[in-house]
Amino acid sequence: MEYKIGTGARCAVIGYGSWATAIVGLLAANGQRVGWYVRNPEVLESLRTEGRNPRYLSDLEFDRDRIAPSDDLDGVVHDADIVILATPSAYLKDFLAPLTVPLRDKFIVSAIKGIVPGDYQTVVEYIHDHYGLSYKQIGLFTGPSHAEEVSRGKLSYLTVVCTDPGNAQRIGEKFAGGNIRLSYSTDLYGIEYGAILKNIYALAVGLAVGLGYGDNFLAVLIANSAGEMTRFLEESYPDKRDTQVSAYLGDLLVTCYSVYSRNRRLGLLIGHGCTVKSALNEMTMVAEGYFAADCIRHINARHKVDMPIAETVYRVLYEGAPARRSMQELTTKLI
Ligand SMILES: NC(=O)C1=CN([C@@H]2O[C@H](COP(=O)(O)OP(=O)(O)OC[C@H]3O[C@@H](n4cnc5c(N)ncnc54)[C@H](OP(=O)(O)O)[C@@H]3O)[C@@H](O)[C@H]2O)C=CC1
Ligand SMILES: O=C(CO)COP(=O)(O)O
Repeated sequence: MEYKIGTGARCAVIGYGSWATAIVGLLAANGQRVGWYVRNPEVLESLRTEGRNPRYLSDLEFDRDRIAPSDDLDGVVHDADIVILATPSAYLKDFLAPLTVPLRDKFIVSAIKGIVPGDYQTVVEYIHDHYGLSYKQIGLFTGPSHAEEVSRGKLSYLTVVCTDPGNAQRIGEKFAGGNIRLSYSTDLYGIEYGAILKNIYALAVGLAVGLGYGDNFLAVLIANSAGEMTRFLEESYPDKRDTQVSAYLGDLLVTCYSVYSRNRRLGLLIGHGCTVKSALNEMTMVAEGYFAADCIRHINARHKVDMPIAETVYRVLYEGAPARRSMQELTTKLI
């Protein structure tokens, strides 16, 4: 089914973590009134009375006339044309469980960088299969984009991905302005999987830093990660794509070196000697790479791509392989 987003399309955001909050900030700054599904009563109350999310990016103050926070998922979705999903992938099904309003006349944008656990599907694949939506009415909002920087107005280049470039432009217009620059792509498969894989590689980098490896080795690890990502995309879904651009390589780089990266931090804690369980307990935000390491291994059983870095992360996280020895073994497989 063809789907054309209209000029006056209304947006709604599902989720109230840091990325959802930053996204609402961008949309609201562009003068739009944004529907916002917030199921946490404390967050909802604070948004309504003070215009702030007390749990995530609490410095960001919203113009209350431009946000419509609500715990009525059906109402929020009903009133929107573009529904932006911004929950961690692990909780997406849980967030969408109360939905009874059909999605067939909506355009869904995933801002999520993860796989739906249990289903072993990306968010795009999951929405397509479970809600019967055409790939023509599903898009991505992605790129190197730590919420902390986006919300503080730091220059950021983001990418909108849709099979129809006209729809991508319409979505992009909602975010453009200020310090946001936009790129466009039609590579739904490659950009979504690339964003999932980079979380696993950032975890590997965190591990290496925690174990005491230096910048020379980190450069090798990241270069090999970029190669592994490209290999996975080319072998699992060949297409004409340039994985050197920001939505693939840029996102890998920022997640590997940024102090804001949750995936890098999880790896760092384990590299410093925490058990996986205690490192996960220590995290105050979600590291998607933890779930992705298991899901990608499952998916790659089909494709059989050589992925030594993702495999190392999997063994450390899920099989109790010692981090130091695993990283040492990995060093013999890199070029
Ligand atoms: N943060 C960023 O810079 C960016 C994030 N993304 C992607 O956006 C998605 C959302 O991430 P982000 O906003 O950062 O996540 P956060 O860690 O900031 O927020 C987590 C959200 O998930 C909820 N949550 C946490 N644990 C549970 C649980 N056990 N059950 C149900 N809900 C839970 C939290 O609710 P509560 O507070 O009530 O626990 C909160 O709403 C991810 O896919 C991420 O990769 C993409 C680009 C940038
Ligand atoms: O996707 C991100 C930056 O582009 C966020 O990465 P982390 O989840 O590791 O913080």
